[in-house]
Amino acid sequence: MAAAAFLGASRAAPALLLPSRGLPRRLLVSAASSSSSSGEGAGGVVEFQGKVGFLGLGIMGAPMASNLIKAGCDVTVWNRTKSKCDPLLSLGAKYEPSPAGVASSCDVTFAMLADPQSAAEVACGANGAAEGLAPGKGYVDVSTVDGATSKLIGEHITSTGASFLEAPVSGSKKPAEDGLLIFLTAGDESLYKRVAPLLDVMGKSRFYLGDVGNGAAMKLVVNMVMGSMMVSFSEGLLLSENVGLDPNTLVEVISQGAISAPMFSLKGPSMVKAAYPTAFPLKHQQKDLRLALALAESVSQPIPTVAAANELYKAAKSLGLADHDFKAVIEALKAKVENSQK
Ligand SMILES: NC(=O)C1=CN([C@@H]2O[C@H](COP(=O)(O)OP(=O)(O)OC[C@H]3O[C@@H](n4cnc5c(N)ncnc54)[C@H](OP(=O)(O)O)[C@@H]3O)[C@@H](O)[C@H]2O)C=CC1
Ligand SMILES: O=CC(=O)O
Repeated sequence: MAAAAFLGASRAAPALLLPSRGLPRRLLVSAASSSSSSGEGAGGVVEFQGKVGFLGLGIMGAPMASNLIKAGCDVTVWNRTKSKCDPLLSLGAKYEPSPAGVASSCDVTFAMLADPQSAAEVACGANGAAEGLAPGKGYVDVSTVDGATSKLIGEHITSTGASFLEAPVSGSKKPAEDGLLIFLTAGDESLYKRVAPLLDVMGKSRFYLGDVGNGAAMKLVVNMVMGSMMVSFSEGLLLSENVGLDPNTLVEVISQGAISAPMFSLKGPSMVKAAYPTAFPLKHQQKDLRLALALAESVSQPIPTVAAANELYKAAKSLGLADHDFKAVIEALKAKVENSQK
């Protein structure tokens, strides 16, 4: 495109313009909510003008980039392991052999990398995105990293004259596939407004949280709650079984009460069967707990439940479960139970 497809319609009928959640969407998005922190969208139609780059095509990056292509965007991709670009190229994406190449050929570049180290390397390292950036361009880092790393990346990016937005996401593989992510953004507000149509293709809501670091902090707080919930749930499943109850019944009981959560209903049945196909890799959940512990330390707040949960994820990693879904943390608990019974 230079511009993504615009399914024109008048401002008089905004309801018709809202994206259909869970269905492939063309790029037609409301702009009026772009400076709001509510995450709700409504208002007039805007069109994204420009080429979009995407760096990092793992579990999350691939479906996010794919949704942009399906929405009509002109997308250029790069991934460290080149073969992961192939499905995107089949959908119509272009390829550049380095992050710098992507950034220089695109107006806005998204990055979805594993951790702080890879996010910094891809943005600021040799042949990194910063080498291809210039005034007028934008860089949006959607990886989950700590605030200090995000600030470092942001400073490097803005020193080129380009603008920077951090925008980690809440939501896993399926929400990424369905375009139902929640964006937790912070940084350059005009870049936020500019990329809002793209965020609305990939997500169901977006929050603008102010200065760089706030999006990262919000994401880490959310994920530390999630990681601890998963450990508590694992303990419950195992205890129910050990006292002679059917853990499937526990999943059903929980689903009907005040502590019902989609995560328990979605992941419980496979945990009972000890099946852990990966949506959110356990190594990334442990990384998030590690970063959340450092965040809490920075304001001298104890988070003892998270600290205990982190130890269990570390134990799971040492059992070889790093690349399994994070629900495999229950295996570390089983190992502890076995050891205590010896
Ligand atoms: N999966 C999930 O449910 C969610 C994940 N997240 C967060 O999103 C980010 C990505 O997650 P996800 O897609 O699951 O992770 P994956 O492990 O599937 O993908 C990681 C990506 O980072 C790349 N990468 C890793 N190390 C380097 C490096 N040194 N240099 C260049 N590229 C590198 C990988 O490249 P290669 O293919 O070559 O290995 C791959 O593209 C993480 O920060 C995670 O915490 C956020 C919300 C949900
Ligand atoms: O970061 C993981 C998620 O499910 O959100």
